[in-house]
Amino acid sequence: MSNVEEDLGRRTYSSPPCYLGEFSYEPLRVGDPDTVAAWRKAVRERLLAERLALPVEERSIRSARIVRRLEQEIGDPEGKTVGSYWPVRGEPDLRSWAIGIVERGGRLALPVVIAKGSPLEYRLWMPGDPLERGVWNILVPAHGAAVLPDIVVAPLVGYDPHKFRLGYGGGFFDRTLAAMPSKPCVIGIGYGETRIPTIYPQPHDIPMDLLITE
Ligand SMILES: Nc1nc2c(c(=O)[nH]1)N(C=O)[C@@H](CNc1ccc(C(=O)N[C@@H](CCC(=O)O)C(=O)O)cc1)CN2
Ligand SMILES: Nc1ncnc2c1ncn2[C@@H]1O[C@H](COP(=O)(O)OP(=O)(O)OP(=O)(O)O)[C@@H](O)[C@H]1O
Repeated sequence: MSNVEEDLGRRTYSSPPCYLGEFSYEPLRVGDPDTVAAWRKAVRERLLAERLALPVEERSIRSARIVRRLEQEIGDPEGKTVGSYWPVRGEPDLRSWAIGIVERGGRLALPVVIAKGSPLEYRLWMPGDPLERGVWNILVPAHGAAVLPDIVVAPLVGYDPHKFRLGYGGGFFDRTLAAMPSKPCVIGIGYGETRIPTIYPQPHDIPMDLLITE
């Protein structure tokens, strides 16, 4: 609890010397986008360092658990277009599951950064199709057709109890969802301990429909 929160808490039990305690101070604290951006940058760095400190075997055990939960949630992928991701920086590795979607009659798409400040493009991809290195050396389909996924599986750096997602700070997922003509089902994927009390949601932040951790 911060000093401000403690102060306000105490004032509800004794006669307040002024009515400050009756103001909602939360919007004041989070209203400044620069303050929120600086706070997010620091939290991202901490969460990413903790994630990379997890042993590789531990990450793969957790990825397998996440895959089991995804199977339960998504079920039969036939006829569905699923946007997944090529893992980087210790993200849960869902590649075998994603390839299974194609084998079971669904379509798999991967995100491509077209330009900073622009929405992502989801391109169809099947095993064997050429991949090339995009932003941050992430592998992306070299040629696949651009599609609108029915389900977007989005890796996260952190999340809060209201299903808001903290990513790498490019604003790509929020921009992509905002630009889509119809909103897909968005499933956030991450490790349990990256939960934080709030990301201090801003007007552009779009909550996820479902959150899956190990
Ligand atoms: N595996 C995977 N692929 C993915 C994503 C992802 O989260 N995971 N993305 C999900 O969006 C997109 C890539 N996201 C990116 C987000 C930020 C930056 C970036 O350059 N960040 C700046 C900091 C930005 C800032 O703080 O202003 C940097 O690191 O210097 C690059 C790619 C598409 N592909
Ligand atoms: N729909 C949008 N339109 C314009 N700017 C946006 C939009 N969504 C996000 N942004 C901007 O992008 C920047 C980064 O946003 P944010 O901190 O939410 O990124 P993130 O969700 O962590 O990143 P990513 O989705 O790339 O992993 C912010 O400056 C924000 O204003």
